[in-house]
Amino acid sequence: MELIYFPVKGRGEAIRLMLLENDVNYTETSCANNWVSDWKPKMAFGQTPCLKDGDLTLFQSNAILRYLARKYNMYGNNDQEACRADIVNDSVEDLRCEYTNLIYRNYDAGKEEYVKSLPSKLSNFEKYLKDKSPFILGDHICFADYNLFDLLDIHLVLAPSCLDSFPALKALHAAVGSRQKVKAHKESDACKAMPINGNDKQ
Ligand SMILES: N[C@@H](CCC(=O)N[C@@H](CS(=O)(=O)O)C(=O)NCC(=O)O)C(=O)O
Repeated sequence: MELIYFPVKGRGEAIRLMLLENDVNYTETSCANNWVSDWKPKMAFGQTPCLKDGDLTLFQSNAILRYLARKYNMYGNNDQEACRADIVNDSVEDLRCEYTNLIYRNYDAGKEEYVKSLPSKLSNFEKYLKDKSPFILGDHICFADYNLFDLLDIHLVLAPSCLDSFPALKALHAAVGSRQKVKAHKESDACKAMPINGNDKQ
């Protein structure tokens, strides 16, 4: 497989974690050089990440996550579990969009207000997840866990105490983060050197 993305964690990190966890032999290509002239026109919707798997070319980060989930049996054991995973993943997307807007459009003026409003947003996840642990589906991991893990991880950089009042979220973050391949990746020099976002904000 080939992941084409910018050299940032961003919307690529959850995809990288799923590829690593499933021992997928993949290469990563940076589209940072000549993005507008060389790469953007090749992207169906003018944006990246893009994942190539043989003859299949995928766009949209959440479509890529769901493709990998179906391919590697990480979409729950039944329709009810798949629906729960979808609900959480779409909620992750909502907060990720708010985060991305802060980072790229309103960081200096908006950070204080964003951090102040964060508990009310995280409490929704906490309430929805607290009856199953440590993962979204209980004792087995699914694609949405990696996306939620990454979302929590980047918010811990922005607001280090943001999970202090949310034991279920703290447990999920620890459960995903302590998995051998995830831990090795997060501790790698390459991961540590990779910025979260494409500007100097985090
Ligand atoms: N809905 C898309 C959004 C993708 C997106 O916003 N990509 C950004 C890069 S990043 O924000 O994910 O890091 C991009 O291609 N930006 C370049 C451009 O829009 O020209 C997805 O989920 O993949």
